[in-house]
Amino acid sequence: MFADKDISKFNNIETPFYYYDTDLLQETLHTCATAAAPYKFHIHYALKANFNAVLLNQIKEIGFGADCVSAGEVRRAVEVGFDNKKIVFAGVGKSDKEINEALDLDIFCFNVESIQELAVLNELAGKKGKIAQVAIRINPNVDAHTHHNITTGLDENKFGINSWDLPECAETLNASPNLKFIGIHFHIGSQITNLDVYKNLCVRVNEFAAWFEDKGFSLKVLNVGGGLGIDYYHPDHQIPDFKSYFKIFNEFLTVKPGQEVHFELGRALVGQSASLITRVLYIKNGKKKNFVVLDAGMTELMRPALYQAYHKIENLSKTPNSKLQTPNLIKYDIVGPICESTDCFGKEVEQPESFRGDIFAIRSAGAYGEVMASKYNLRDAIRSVYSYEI
Ligand SMILES: Cc1ncc(COP(=O)(O)O)c(C=O)c1O
Ligand SMILES: N[C@@H](CCCC[NH3+])C(=O)O
Repeated sequence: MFADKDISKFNNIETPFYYYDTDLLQETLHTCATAAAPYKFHIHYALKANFNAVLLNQIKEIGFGADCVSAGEVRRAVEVGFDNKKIVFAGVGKSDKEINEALDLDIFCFNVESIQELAVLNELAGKKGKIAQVAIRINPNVDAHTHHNITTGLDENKFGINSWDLPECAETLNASPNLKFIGIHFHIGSQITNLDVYKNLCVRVNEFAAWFEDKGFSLKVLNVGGGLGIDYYHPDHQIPDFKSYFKIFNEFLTVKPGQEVHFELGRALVGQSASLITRVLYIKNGKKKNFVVLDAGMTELMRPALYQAYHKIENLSKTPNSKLQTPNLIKYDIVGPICESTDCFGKEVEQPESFRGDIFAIRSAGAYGEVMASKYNLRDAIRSVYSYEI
């Protein structure tokens, strides 16, 4: 990301900001599309990972659809120009207002997460004289082997319809004239790095598909969600292994003629394409600890504070790229300016001796970074800079 860049240009830009490498994003999207093509898999980009319009434009151009989790995201996808027939809307708590808006925008499919939601959607679609296409999000009770805060497919999670409720769900579908049942949907969690987990998911999807087919339903769509992780420890030149990922679904999923397999990838597509660029405000050398105080904090990148998530931290002013060489390595707690003790990007992180004014990069921040920023402490809105601008 920074290898062939004159990062001294960052010195003249007000920090903090997200720096997006749009070439890397393009390469990642292309690699994903090429890996999915032989199987004719359909890719929907999960906007929740990042709804920055510059990125969305690139993603739309490659032909992917959009996976949305609020009416705001559906609206954003439509505004950016995603084909509304490629927009899906999931979410455990869709409000009536949101459902109505998505009905008006004639999206491809509602991924429905409860039996009550089916009834509400049927009623609201009926009032508009519309037929809403639905997929049932099923909780498959498959362990994603990821951080417990970002696991979504276990019995204790709030997402999806549980297997023991499927008979009632089938009855409700049969009694809902304003719904067209087109498929089943799953999403077991995020930042999944053990691909074997997806084999287990495929086994469950096959079982659920057989169950619905036995009941006389035909399924056009098998939506297996997203969750493919990225390597936060090696952010350079790391495009996720889309080939191996799709190969698993090709091998383990039973796909009938005419059926479509849909994916909802977020992090894997955008995660490595951004860094949070921030400047050292102060160095505090204590008896027990040395602190680097940055001008970015948990308000700009919440993941470390929220999930104890690891992001690689680099002092760009001291990389081989820079004229300055400081071999002296020191362990720092790298903290932000926010009035919270959890406002910390990393503890005891070894860095070259750092000084006020040094530029730091917090890597792999393209997914769940800018979009999770907050105004806490009445912070300024975070800015974005794109590789084609500098
Ligand atoms: C329903 C659904 N689909 C897709 C995604 C995208 O996940 P990821 O960014 O891990 O690929 C999420 C987020 O976890 C989700 O909840
Ligand atoms: N926001 C999470 C991922 C949640 C994915 C959406 N269910 C993260 O930063 O890793």
